[in-house]
Amino acid sequence: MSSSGRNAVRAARRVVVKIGTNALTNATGRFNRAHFEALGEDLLWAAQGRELVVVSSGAIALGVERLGLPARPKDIPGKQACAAVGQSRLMQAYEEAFGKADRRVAQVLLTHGDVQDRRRYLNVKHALERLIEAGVVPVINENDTVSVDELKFGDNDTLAGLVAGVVEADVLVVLSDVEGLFTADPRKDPNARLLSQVDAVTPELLALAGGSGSLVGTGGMATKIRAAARVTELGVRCLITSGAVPGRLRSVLSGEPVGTLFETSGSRRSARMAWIAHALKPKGKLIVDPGAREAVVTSKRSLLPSGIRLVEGDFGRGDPVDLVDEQGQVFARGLSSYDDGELRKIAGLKSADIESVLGYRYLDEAVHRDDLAVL
Ligand SMILES: Nc1ncnc2c1ncn2[C@@H]1O[C@H](COP(=O)(O)OP(=O)(O)O)[C@@H](O)[C@H]1O
Ligand SMILES: N[C@@H](CCC(=O)OP(=O)(O)O)C(=O)O
Repeated sequence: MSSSGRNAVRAARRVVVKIGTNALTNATGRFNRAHFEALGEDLLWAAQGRELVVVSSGAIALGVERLGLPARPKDIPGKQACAAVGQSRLMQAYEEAFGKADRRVAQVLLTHGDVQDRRRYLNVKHALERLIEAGVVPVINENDTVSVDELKFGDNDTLAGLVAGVVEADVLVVLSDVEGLFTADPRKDPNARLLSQVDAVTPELLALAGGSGSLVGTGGMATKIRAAARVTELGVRCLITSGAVPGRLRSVLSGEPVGTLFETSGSRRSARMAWIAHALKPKGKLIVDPGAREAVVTSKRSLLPSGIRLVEGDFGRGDPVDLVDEQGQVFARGLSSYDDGELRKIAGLKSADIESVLGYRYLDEAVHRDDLAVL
């Protein structure tokens, strides 16, 4: 195992720590105060000499407890109500933990809509940068009370991955209730083995990951691995480890070989390409022929209307669309140069024919290379 990655983690200046519901609650889903105190000490330690951003789950679980409900509600308004009640308790806990060393925290609640539009994405970035500059620890969560369905990130692993990209962190630490990524779900398989380092996220690796083994967690290991895959592409190392063991965060940030380290990948995406690939939710699909797939994936070319077989969805110019091959596999995401109605008319045609069919022409490309991220 290479130690360079661990050394880089030890040297990290800007760190995003994601704290899952499982790391904050006990087996019955109640807030574990004694445990949180230990975690708070670890976070304070981590914030010394580093720029720290926290992405914290727990609002719904704390709301369930505060409202005295027997279980986590399954309906959306029930979850929204719990999140509203629990979020203020959650912040109170962080205020107290960081207040011990007179450190300031700031509540930042995001919805997916806040990063869908490039201008709003940059607004989020600028606000976070200013907070960090001022020595404040942003404590970020999804705005569960107002975000439903298509507005949702859905789980905080995805949100934390996005935040790590937005603030250009050196490391993303994901604190859960397991020591890291195992060869199988350790709750179910006693022979499961911890993987200390992952150099590339392959489909086989994703297959190791099950959903959440608990009643309170949301994404399980799969969303954590996907988040790791996304951030490592951006040059951000990712570590998954247990938040249930006091001192784990310190060990990780001291470069000790605990948890699972996801190493950065060789090729890096630009911030804009990462935004296209990961921050956007597609509004439509362009099903393309094998030649067009080859041109986009292998030759790194634009998608021309001639390669489009079928257009699905309702989207405008500049909206995100998925590029899908004839087997149904999504292989790229980009911003469409035309709306769906226009693309339906020019699909399969040569660029030279666009003007005679539409009566005008914006670009020769349906999705320009500069607006296209291969996944
Ligand atoms: N291959 C695996 N390695 C480790 N944990 C796994 C794996 N597959 C599934 N899991 C489950 O993922 C859970 C952690 O995810 P989750 O419950 O969403 O927690 P969190 O609240 O920290 O996000 C673990 O408790 C474990 O049961
Ligand atoms: N935003 C939600 C948590 C969503 C989530 O992903 O939870 P988890 O899998 O515990 O990190 C909350 O605060 O309850």
